[in-house]
Amino acid sequence: MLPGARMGRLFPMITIDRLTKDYGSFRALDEVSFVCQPGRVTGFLGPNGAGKTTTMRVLVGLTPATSGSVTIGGLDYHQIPNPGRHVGVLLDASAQHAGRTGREILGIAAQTMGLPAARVDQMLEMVSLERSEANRRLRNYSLGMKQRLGIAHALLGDPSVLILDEPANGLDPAGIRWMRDLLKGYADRGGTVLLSSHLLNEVELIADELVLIGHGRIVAQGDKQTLLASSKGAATTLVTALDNDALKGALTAAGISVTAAGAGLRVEATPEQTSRVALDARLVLTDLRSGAAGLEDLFLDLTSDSQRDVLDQGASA
Ligand SMILES: Nc1ncnc2c1ncn2[C@@H]1O[C@H](COP(=O)(O)OP(=O)(O)OP(=O)(O)O)[C@@H](O)[C@H]1O
Repeated sequence: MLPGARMGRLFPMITIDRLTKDYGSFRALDEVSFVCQPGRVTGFLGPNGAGKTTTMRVLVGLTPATSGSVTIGGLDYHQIPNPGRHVGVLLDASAQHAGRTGREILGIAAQTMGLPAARVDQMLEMVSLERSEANRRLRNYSLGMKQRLGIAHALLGDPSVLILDEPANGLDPAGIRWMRDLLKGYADRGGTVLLSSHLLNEVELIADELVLIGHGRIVAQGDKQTLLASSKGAATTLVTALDNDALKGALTAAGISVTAAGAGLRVEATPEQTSRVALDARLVLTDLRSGAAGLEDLFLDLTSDSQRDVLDQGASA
């Protein structure tokens, strides 16, 4: 069943339009615009202090915007009736009452949302919190357990939109894989997911869409495949041949730049172009792969100016 289908009212789309947030004279967000579509996981990436949490806090009405608009299904968060039934939020997994047990925290939320108590057990099972763990007080939870509880809390009301700030934080590798499968399944059923993370490789695996923010400004956004394909290094190839010198000669003769790289060569051409030159020269390749920059390179590339700004500010402070 579609996430949120029982409520069936809110169209699960997040729209952020020229969002600006000033803290005094400091501009934390500068005309930030992007949308999150149903059926897609949107990864929100940026270095520390870039503005991810601030954007999410404005989105769920915890921080007022200075200007611009932020809507979910065309509504301000505060206009959404019984919002937990439409929008699942995990901003700070430690923000719950430390003296309550996990089960109590979910139980109170279920009551507030008008949900049957059985939903609590369902959610605890879904996030693999065992009975003894659910009956422990939050102050005795590990960070990973808090994140699992936070995800259970976000999903409790069967919402059609999920807004998660660093949900993988504190999860072990198995936990990260579990979360990835969970969110992918949720989006595949038509849900909308906005998640922020510093774990670039994780986001590369899970997200369909990417929004990169640096120093309060969006520096790139779009479909993950398109962004990666257009990133620096997309048309380079790492290749190794039985006879690297001969391959280097053939590539150079074809007007393609080549440099030594490890046991092989880095070639300024696509893998297809490279292998065609090798084929024409009747050379045997032992390794051929795209030298396309991963998301990490793209991220560092796109945010280097904003990171330098931050460092410069720190140095002159
Ligand atoms: N209440 C506040 N008062 C003043 N400045 C703030 C406040 N909240 C956030 N900021 C500043 O706004 C900027 C954006 O912070 P934000 O927490 O949104 O970044 P972030 O991308 O979530 O970073 P991180 O990944 O480190 O949490 C930072 O420079 C931060 O210091």
